[in-house]
Amino acid sequence: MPIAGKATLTQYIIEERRRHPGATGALNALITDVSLACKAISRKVALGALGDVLGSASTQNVQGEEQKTLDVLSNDMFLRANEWGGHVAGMVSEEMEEPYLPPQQQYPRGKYLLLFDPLDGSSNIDVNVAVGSIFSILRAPTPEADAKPEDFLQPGTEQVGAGYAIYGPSTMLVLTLGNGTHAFTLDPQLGEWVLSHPNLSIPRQTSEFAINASNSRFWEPAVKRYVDECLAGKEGPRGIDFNMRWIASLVAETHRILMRGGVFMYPRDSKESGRDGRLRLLYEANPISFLIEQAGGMASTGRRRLMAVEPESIHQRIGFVFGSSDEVARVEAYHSEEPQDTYQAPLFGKRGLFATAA
Ligand SMILES: O=P(O)(O)OC[C@H]1O[C@](O)(COP(=O)(O)O)[C@@H](O)[C@@H]1O
Ligand SMILES: [Mg+2]
Ligand SMILES: [Mg+2]
Repeated sequence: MPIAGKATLTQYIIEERRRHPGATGALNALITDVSLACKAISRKVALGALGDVLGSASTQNVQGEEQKTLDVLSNDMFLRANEWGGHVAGMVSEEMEEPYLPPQQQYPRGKYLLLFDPLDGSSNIDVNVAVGSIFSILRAPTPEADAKPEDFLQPGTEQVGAGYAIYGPSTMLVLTLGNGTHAFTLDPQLGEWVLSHPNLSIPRQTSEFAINASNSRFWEPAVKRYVDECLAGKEGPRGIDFNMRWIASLVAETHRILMRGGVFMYPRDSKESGRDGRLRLLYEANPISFLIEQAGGMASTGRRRLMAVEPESIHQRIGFVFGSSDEVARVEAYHSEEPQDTYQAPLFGKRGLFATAA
């Protein structure tokens, strides 16, 4: 029975499957498993201090970042919810150095690869700001066999599905299977995801941008030019006033842009040696790009389509600019106008390994 005339997630994915007569139902089952993990994480996040889950786990992930207790718990929930169904040939997580292969004796191998950031924006957990989980689904090159690390190195254009859950005032799941971007709100009483925002559409134009301005001294000239012009407002070359937001939670920023437009930038910069951006290509930038493009927006490295990038390693980072298409195109245009040699690769930058005293 539809709830208040709206479809549930289960009904939506069954309808989607009808469009693919050869489909076995494995993708639907995988999405159900992912959405179960998200429900479980949502319960933990909602309990906050009462759930004894805040604070640090006193460990570091592969990227040298401090792991929060909830990072570790959420990772475990994703692994447990998605291994038993037998729909994955392997998983990649922000919190694990190597791909995870479910124990062979217990669980069969499936035909999909699941890549995820189990808890995004974790610096916000202790201050009770919206956090989320992000996931990307690829086809396993060798179905029903152990996934190899290189199997995960597919460009974003190969994704069959992507989405995120946001744990905010309400819990929502935002999903694309390549046929539009749709948002489902969790009815906590029924435990059902209800299709509350079908066919999201990002306006082409916006006057709202999001960037961590504390990094401005490390930006490339094109990014600096773009932001300076926004800040100049009505009196500047753009002739309009801009608003600015920075939540420091990629999922929350994406959600705002899907709901009302805007542009988000975490560009390549020269802040840290050997780091080509802050966000991770395979389980942050690619799935968000798929959702944004399916909602009519643009997602870019700052220079070119992000989903066309051929990945080199599973935890690779990348510059990321996405949102309302007119603004993203403008950032790309500013980069293309720059002489090629203006970018100081982090290795040789002011704070880089081989920095020279100026
Ligand atoms: O600390 P900064 O520079 O504001 O960066 C914030 C960014 O880092 C992230 O928190 C990275 O994600 P994780 O919390 O999963 O490591 C993004 O959600 C957010 O956009
Ligand atoms: Mg993240
Ligand atoms: Mg994370």
